[in-house]
Amino acid sequence: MASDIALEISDWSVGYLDHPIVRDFSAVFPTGSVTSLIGGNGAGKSTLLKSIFGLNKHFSGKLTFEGKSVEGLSPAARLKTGIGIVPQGRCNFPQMTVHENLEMGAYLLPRTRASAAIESVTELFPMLRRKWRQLAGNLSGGEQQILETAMVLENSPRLLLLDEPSLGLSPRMQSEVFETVNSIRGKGVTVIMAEQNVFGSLMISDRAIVLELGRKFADGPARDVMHDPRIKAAFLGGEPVVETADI
Ligand SMILES: Nc1ncnc2c1ncn2[C@@H]1O[C@H](COP(=O)(O)OP(=O)(O)OP(=O)(O)O)[C@@H](O)[C@H]1O
Repeated sequence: MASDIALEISDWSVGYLDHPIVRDFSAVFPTGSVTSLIGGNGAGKSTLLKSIFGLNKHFSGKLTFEGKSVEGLSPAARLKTGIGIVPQGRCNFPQMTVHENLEMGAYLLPRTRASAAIESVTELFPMLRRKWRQLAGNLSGGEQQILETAMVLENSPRLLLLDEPSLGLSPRMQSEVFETVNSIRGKGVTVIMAEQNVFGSLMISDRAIVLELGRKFADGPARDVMHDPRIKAAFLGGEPVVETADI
């Protein structure tokens, strides 16, 4: 039976080497919710997302996914358990074709499910089919971001962590990414995303959490945070265009 709570983070302190970056962070994420993580450069957004997937150093605190403690699991085990992350930046296998990358993304799946998973993400992102035999390293930054997202979605994560999914994309492709996130949430997937397009991200989020210097500064319904004068002044100087996608 699906749990009402996808993720619970309690008294979480994480960072690198001997240095916690995010400190004493606690939050509960209901199943199917979309949360925007907002904060200035270096606020700790990526560090927090990576820590949920086990990619950096855990100092203290508890992480519970669908009622089970996961802070001791490896990233691969977290992926198998239903957590997926699309990190910031370009693709991992630039010398392989789009098709080969998609096969890599489905590596942990049984053979029978792998081809269905590849089929399903190419339906979601038709661009991948068009660039099927192209080397991933020759795709544009935005296309590589879409490829990376597709590779994670192949594993049908129930919790999806997105680090700057629209970074480097044209306004039209940004809209496509946000529309995709919206449709993913419609399938009951819980999403937590850090985004530089704060307006676009808040528009499709239920909730926003603002980080400042590694600590939670504000947490509330996206609509309220969007109208908070402090947040507006700091992050919403200009409102990016959100248009209907058609690529
Ligand atoms: N691998 C690392 N080793 C040591 N320190 C790191 C590492 N990665 C990030 N940091 C530090 O952690 C702090 C938070 O960085 P983080 O990338 O989490 O911020 P952010 O909010 O995602 O910023 P941005 O919006 O600029 O990506 C920064 O001071 C950064 O220098």
